[in-house]
Amino acid sequence: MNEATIRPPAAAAVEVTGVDRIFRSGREEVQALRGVSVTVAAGEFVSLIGPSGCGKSTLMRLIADLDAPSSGTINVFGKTARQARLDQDYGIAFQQAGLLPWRSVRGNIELPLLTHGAAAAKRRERVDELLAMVGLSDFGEHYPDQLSGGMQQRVAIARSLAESPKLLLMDEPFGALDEMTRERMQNELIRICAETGCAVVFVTHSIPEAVFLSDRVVVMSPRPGEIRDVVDITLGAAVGRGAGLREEAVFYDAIRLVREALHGAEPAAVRGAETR
Ligand SMILES: Nc1ncnc2c1ncn2[C@@H]1O[C@H](COP(=O)(O)OP(=O)(O)OP(=O)(O)O)[C@@H](O)[C@H]1O
Repeated sequence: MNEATIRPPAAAAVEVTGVDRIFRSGREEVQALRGVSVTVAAGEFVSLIGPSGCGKSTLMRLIADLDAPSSGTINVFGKTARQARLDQDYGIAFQQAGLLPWRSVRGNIELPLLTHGAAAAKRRERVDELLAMVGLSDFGEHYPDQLSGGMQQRVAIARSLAESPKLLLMDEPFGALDEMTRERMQNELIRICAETGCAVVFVTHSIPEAVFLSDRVVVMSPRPGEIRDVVDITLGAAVGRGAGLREEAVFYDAIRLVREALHGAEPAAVRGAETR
């Protein structure tokens, strides 16, 4: 083989290997995660689902370098989690919107663009685009405390998308939204991912939401959180990922697979689902 044709494989967006996280306070110990390994390929959409307290947010915080594992390693695009955070390699939209109260909606959304030195005209144009996308065009000059929880969440989502990142870390980003807005945002997210090829790690409590959005759904066990199953969401060539998917039989089949995995019905191999 010609040397020029040998290329190293593209780094995975996220690579979590053998991660434990034990919280200690005094003599109390809480093992939140045990032996978690999961890889998210570049451009792949992976959801984490599992019972309350199983460690989904803990895992997200570790990937975002907001916390450190007790053991195991985490790489983001082949870098340490810390380096990836310093390089701002991803957008984050977490449960709490985390907006800066002293900046307007516009000022919050443009923050990542500002840190990367985008010119004023370019920032204005991009923020207008993002405001329209999340349905907040009339609220650019408002301040976070003048908005509802759902609206604040949409501002946080717009901010996470500002730089069209190659990776989005989203922890229940749509939890506070009404059903109609939630579906619209899901459709938008699918469109954005298709357009930009970004990978997403997405925490949700909703099985239909996980199935609608994901290439794979990682099912976690109750605490200590372990990976119980990984369900491939294969839709078949005839069915595209888009708003119409919610009406398709394959959508309901996939929901059943994830539900069974969550409740531990039958061995994964029987259902053709992947177990890691
Ligand atoms: N800083 C901390 N100190 C001590 N225990 C913690 C800390 N953070 C999380 N935990 C514990 O770790 C476990 C996992 O919490 P985590 O928030 O990751 O769960 P989750 O799956 O995201 O839950 P939910 O679905 O309810 O949001 C819980 O038992 C929680 O109490």
